[in-house]
Amino acid sequence: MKQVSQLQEYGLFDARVPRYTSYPPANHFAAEGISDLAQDWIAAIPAGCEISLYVHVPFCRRLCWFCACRTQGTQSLDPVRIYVETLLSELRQLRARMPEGVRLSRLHWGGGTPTLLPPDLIMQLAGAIFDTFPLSEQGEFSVEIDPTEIDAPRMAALAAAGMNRASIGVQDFNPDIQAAIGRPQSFQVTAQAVSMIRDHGIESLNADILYGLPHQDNMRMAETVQKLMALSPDRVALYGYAHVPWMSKRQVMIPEQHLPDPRSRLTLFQTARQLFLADGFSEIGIDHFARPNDSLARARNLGRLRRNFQGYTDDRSQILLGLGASSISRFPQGYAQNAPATGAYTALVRAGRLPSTRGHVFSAEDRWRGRMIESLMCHFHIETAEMVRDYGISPSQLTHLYGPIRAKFRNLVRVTPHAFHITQEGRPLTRIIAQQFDAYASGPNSHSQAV
Ligand SMILES: C=Cc1c2[nH]c(c1C)Cc1[nH]c(c(CCC(=O)O)c1C)Cc1[nH]c(c(C)c1CCC(=O)O)Cc1[nH]c(c(C)c1C=C)C2
Ligand SMILES: C[C@H]1O[C@@H](n2cnc3c(N)ncnc32)[C@H](O)[C@@H]1O
Ligand code: MET
Ligand code: SF4
Repeated sequence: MKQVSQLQEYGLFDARVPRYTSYPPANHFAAEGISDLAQDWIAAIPAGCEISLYVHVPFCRRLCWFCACRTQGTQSLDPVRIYVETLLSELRQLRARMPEGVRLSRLHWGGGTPTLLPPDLIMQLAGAIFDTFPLSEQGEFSVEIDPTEIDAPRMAALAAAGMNRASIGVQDFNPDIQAAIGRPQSFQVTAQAVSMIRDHGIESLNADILYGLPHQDNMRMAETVQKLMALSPDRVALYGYAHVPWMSKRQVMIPEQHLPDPRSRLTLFQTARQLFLADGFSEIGIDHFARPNDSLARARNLGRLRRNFQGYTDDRSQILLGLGASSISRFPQGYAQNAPATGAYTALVRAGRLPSTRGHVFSAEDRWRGRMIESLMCHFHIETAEMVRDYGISPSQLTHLYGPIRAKFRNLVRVTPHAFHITQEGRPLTRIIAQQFDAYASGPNSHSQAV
């Protein structure tokens, strides 16, 4: 209880803070000249290098009420076919602007629901991507799979196309909670999807679950975690439900009076966390768990964990290209985000233009602040030697920067000559402590709750 009141004192239960999947966060992107800049950045990609590619599929047959992802409902495949044509066209235009010999270290299909694509579109899209950018030898091709939106032919097509990692959306197994969030999905349907994935020899399976949903209590949380562990995922993402109805209109369907309060959210997270740790999972960053031999756990142990728009990754590419509506690309020079609305995105691609409409050019300060925030989100510390070596920051500048933060957060952080640490007790405050390093954070904002 002492810990809870201390966390309250630091604003854990009322803070709204970014999730820091980028720095600056995407709401600070601006439109100024981004299309020309992105063009230069694409042309400057070194020949023969390895990059990552994210492909966004912004369609779902059902729209779950809790969901804050950029997606639209459709009952017909017509818009999906048109969209895939547009993706292929964007891909050709990218290729024409890029140097030779670029390969993919990672290909990720997300959404929305990529498994909405019928087998012929899966093969066509994957074929075109790999013809353009071959997957490197150790390359990973991962797909977000909705267990209610997959069948044997689509799974076979994904496997034949080269998918070697899968991620399933579970959210929660309790039928009352599923009813309250507009996402019915029986345990049997999820289990069937998992066996299909395993039958195809997919070596790595991730599952997403949420804490902070309406009607959730510790008992139900524990049941969901136990059911999930029975399916033996290699990784689990345990996200805090972000209730942002001003951003995601369908969330007005969520019964707010049944949402757990912030203190309950903390115990829900801790309940799930204890069970994962007891089962032998390693804790990865603020909201992931992985089997100790999983590559994410190994990357964490080697200090090589990174944070990008998909959350945590062990990918070491310097360049992440985002294909499709609303996708964000990261270049060594800055970020570029495609037009968020499918219509606007399609119109730009058809006009032969790069569809980026917003972005951000890194300043020298953005780079070191961004690295500090990433390091805190991944490893809960900032290494002095790295900041001196890679960013030319002097130890006395660091002392100056850390001083007020240490004074404010006392025992929740620790400063030594070698590093700035967030202590174990301070971990629930990681996003809030990271925000101390964010030069763009000021005034009221529209981010989700910190816990
Ligand atoms: C794949 C699903 C999700 C992605 N982001 C979210 C989900 C569920 C949730 C989310 N992302 C943002 C917020 C708002 C506030 C916050 O918690 O910080 C929420 C609830 C931030 C965000 N993500 C994107 C934008 C443009 C913003 C707003 C600016 C910001 O706060 O950083 C873009 C974006 N996020 C996701 C995708 C797929 C995507 C665009 C391609 C993932
Ligand atoms: C891609 C993953 O994003 C998560 N997701 C979708 N909507 C939200 C939200 N409002 N808050 C937190 N996580 C969310 C789901 O767990 C999904 O599986
Ligand atoms: N749409 C899929 C699902 O809900 C993938 C996760 S949500 C983007 O299961
Ligand atoms: S959770 Fe997945 S299936 Fe549900 S609306 Fe969001 S993207 Fe679509």
